[in-house]
Amino acid sequence: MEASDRSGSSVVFVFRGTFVHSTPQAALQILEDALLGVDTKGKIAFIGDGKDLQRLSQAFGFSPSEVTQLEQHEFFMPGMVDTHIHASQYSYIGTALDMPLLQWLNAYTFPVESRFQDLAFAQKVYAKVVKRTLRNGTTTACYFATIHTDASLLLGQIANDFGQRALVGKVCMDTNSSVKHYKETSQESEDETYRFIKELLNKKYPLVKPVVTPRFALSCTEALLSKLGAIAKNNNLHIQSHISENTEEVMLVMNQFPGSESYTDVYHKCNLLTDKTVMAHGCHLSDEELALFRETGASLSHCPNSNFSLCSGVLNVRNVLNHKVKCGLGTDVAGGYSSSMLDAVRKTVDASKVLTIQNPKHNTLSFEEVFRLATLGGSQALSLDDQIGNFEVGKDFDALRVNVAAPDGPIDLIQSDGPKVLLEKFLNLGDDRNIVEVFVAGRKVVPFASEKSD
Ligand SMILES: Nc1nc2[nH]cnc2c(=O)[nH]1
Ligand SMILES: [Zn+2]
Repeated sequence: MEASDRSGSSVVFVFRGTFVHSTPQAALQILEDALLGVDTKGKIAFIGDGKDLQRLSQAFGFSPSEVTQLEQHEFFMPGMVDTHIHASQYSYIGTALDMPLLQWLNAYTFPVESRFQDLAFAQKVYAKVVKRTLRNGTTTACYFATIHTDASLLLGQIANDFGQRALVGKVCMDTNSSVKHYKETSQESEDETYRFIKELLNKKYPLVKPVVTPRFALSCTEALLSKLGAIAKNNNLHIQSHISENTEEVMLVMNQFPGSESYTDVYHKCNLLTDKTVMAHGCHLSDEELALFRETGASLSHCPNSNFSLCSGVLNVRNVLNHKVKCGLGTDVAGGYSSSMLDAVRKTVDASKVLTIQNPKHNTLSFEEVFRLATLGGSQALSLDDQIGNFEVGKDFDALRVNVAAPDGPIDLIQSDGPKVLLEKFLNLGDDRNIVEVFVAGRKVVPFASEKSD
């Protein structure tokens, strides 16, 4: 355990108990009877051994009586990172899963998203999705909004108000033949992207940042994709989109962009693959395309609920990891019917087991590896791993206080299980009743401070 002396920054609270997290070297590291202190900036000031209480209390200027002791079946884990979620689609979550992707977009998604020019509707949906995901333990969310700039700004404001860390994208699309009124001209898309970025950055929200968001290659002309690549580059911004989700989409992309060697090449040519890019799905990427992801530093968001629900495909995450491509997990609401990252964890294991059923030589992902994907992996996928993802000194304290034996919770028959078993039970059986507190940048955001308007 490390305990670097950062005297000067005073410690505002200290917890003692079990901490579980991942490192690049270890999918699961368990720190029992650990002491973790958080400073005035919400950063982890120290993490050390409970036995060193006296020394740490002197070095960091806190009184041992102020330490909060976790209960027997409690532990802290890093907050979960949802690397791909459509906030606007929360309005119809849990429905409309009877079609493949492109038909689903035309029949359900575009008509609903077009309603977000109505700010009252946007306010209602966005407050619900931010609150629900926070309660479910999503401390960081990478959101798609819609093409509407003001509603997208509103999503940023709501995330800031509730204290969620978020990347927010105003969706760009200058091509849409099915729902004619739900698209922009290329000029509008460029101008409104500039306005969105400028106005969101001007708010100076500490945890909410803009992300350049071409919907996907089929919704954008090459000229728009190139413009967006340039905007991201000139302003050092994150980029998000979709790639290679289902085979019909891949075929149409190759028809629409005949000058490109692959779907990945379409984005690469437009400077959209950077080390701040996250692409959702990638179920049908070739090894050559994965090599291009690795070269550019772009990452993948694995969204297994959506991939099953829309019958899109099964991403081979093991192959992605073998190619050393950064990978996180996403709910992809509402293609995915659950807003919970715990569901994304379970479906990731299921998807890996499907591959093992098809090929017994497939090296199934372990629950520890999937735990890492949901936390540290997500932070890496969003290039935020210098700030969040695990309990390293100097990172922000984004954390879930989990009580596996929460009264009226979903988990029975817990006896003297060790922390590894408690984590496994929580990941497989737990829900928001087990997440008793959520911290983002050292601030307790769940339970909610007050019932804000929703
Ligand atoms: N799952 C999913 N895939 C997409 N590809 C383009 N748009 C979307 C979307 O909204 N959801
Ligand atoms: Zn999506």
